[in-house]
Amino acid sequence: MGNHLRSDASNPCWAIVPAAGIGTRMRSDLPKQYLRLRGKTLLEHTLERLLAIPDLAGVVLALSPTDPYWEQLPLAGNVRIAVVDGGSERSRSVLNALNYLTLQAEAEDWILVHDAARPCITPSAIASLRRHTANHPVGGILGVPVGDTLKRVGPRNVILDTCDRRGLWQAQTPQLFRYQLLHQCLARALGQGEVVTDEASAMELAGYQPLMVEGRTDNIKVTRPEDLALAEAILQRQEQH
Ligand SMILES: Nc1ccn([C@@H]2O[C@H](COP(=O)(O)OP(=O)(O)OP(=O)(O)O)[C@@H](O)[C@H]2O)c(=O)n1
Ligand SMILES: C[C@](O)(CO)[C@H](O)COP(=O)(O)O
Repeated sequence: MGNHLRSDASNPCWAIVPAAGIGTRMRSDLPKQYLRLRGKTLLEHTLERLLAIPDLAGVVLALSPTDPYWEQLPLAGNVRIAVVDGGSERSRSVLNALNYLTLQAEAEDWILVHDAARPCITPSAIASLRRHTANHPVGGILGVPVGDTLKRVGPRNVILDTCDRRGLWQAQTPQLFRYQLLHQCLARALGQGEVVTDEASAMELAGYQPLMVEGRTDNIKVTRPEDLALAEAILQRQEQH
């Protein structure tokens, strides 16, 4: 597996899918990426949408080294998907995938990192991110402006103050950056012991200013039990259009 991940296209796009989490907040017996909606696992929904990207060079999937579920899925036989070991944190799973691509990706190839837990991503949103970043010197991410009033909460759930939400956005994935720059910035941030919850923050720590591209609020990250019914409704509506 993995030796099919060659690409002859100029600056193609590789997808990295961090899928090595255990889904603590989901409180499920199964890691949430293997929960089924509309007859497929979240992971399958996500992978199918990424595999449909026209100039996709391949997918690098980061799984728990002890993941017993992946091999049971039909997609496990897909030669465009290479599997690497995930790490202790999402960022380390992504770094492992970037390390794997050292011999496959060119410096200027695009890397699109997308959470397995975001199965509702649409081709049009992916295309919008790619269109807006095509000539951007750094790259960018999908996100949405914060829609709720934000509170800072202290001990005993006492509200300390209200945050000025002007200019605040919720970051999503996909996050799209050039291979060499992302690899360097993420490796440096983790090497310096920084807490990195998304790829853009590693770029920011290095002094770069990624682009924020407005996406959709229905590109949800399935995190808690109540997210499942919402994701199912979104997927159903997408099937009908
Ligand atoms: N060590 C980790 C932790 C998370 N992820 C992946 O990163 C994505 C976003 O992370 P999150 O929603 O936090 O998933 P979990 O870490 O599984 O959830 P929790 O924090 O509730 O345990 C998920 O697709 C998850 O599988 C990963 O690849 N490696
Ligand atoms: C990458 C991400 O989806 C952007 O919002 C988010 O940071 C992942 O968060 P988590 O802490 O791994 O759930």
